[in-house]
Amino acid sequence: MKIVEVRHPLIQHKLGLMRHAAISTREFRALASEVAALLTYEATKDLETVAEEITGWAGPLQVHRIKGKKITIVPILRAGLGMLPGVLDMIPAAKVSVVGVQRDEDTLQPKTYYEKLSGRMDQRIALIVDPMLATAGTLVATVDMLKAAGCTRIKGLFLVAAPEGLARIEAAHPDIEIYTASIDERLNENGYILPGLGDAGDKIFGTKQLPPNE
Ligand SMILES: O=P(O)(O)OC[C@H]1O[C@H](OP(=O)(O)OP(=O)(O)O)[C@H](O)[C@@H]1O
Ligand SMILES: O=c1cc[nH]c(=O)[nH]1
Ligand SMILES: [Mg+2]
Repeated sequence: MKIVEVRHPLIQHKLGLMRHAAISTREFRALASEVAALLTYEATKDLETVAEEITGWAGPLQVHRIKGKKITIVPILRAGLGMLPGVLDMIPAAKVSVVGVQRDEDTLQPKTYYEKLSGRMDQRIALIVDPMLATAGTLVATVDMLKAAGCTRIKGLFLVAAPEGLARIEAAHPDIEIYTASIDERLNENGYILPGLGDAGDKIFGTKQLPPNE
């Protein structure tokens, strides 16, 4: 299975900023999008191009454009929405297939509650975006859904991935590709990634539950 930990200095720097406990919603959201753009750059490195003749300012010349399969971005609700702007900055013409999968906080089992895919999924490259790949229950459910719709070329972009989740997705769907800014150490007893980022959805949307009177 192709697993790429993208250790570019810009990505490492931005991810380091995201790990600060006291980061604001505004900063976290901006950085999630910026890292997503850089991961997109890496994940699309192998797209095929085709030559075409155009008329340039100084006469005819050959340029290259992306060939064949069109891209659909697949943000997993809700935290995946935090990466969507950065991916769209890189691929403004992409279609977007929104998927809702929620991890049960007690059982850690994924529950699918929404699915609105682009047309002709069999002809598209799917770029799944979600900040966290933890147990991989959410990712396995999403890939199952995309394959059921006919999609055969699937890549996943994550800010942070846990070794346990990578092993699980490799066992279930070895044909997909994973791009992540970091492969972290492990999961804790609650299924959170260590050192990780904490609850990425809460940080992107500012929904952290505070104790009374705080
Ligand atoms: O690999 P897993 O163990 O399945 O966990 C990862 C999932 O958990 C988080 O979402 P969550 O379900 O908390 O929803 P949210 O986006 O609304 O925060 C995260 O964004 C992933 O989707
Ligand atoms: O560490 C984790 C695991 C799942 N979801 C998160 O937001 N963070
Ligand atoms: Mg969450």
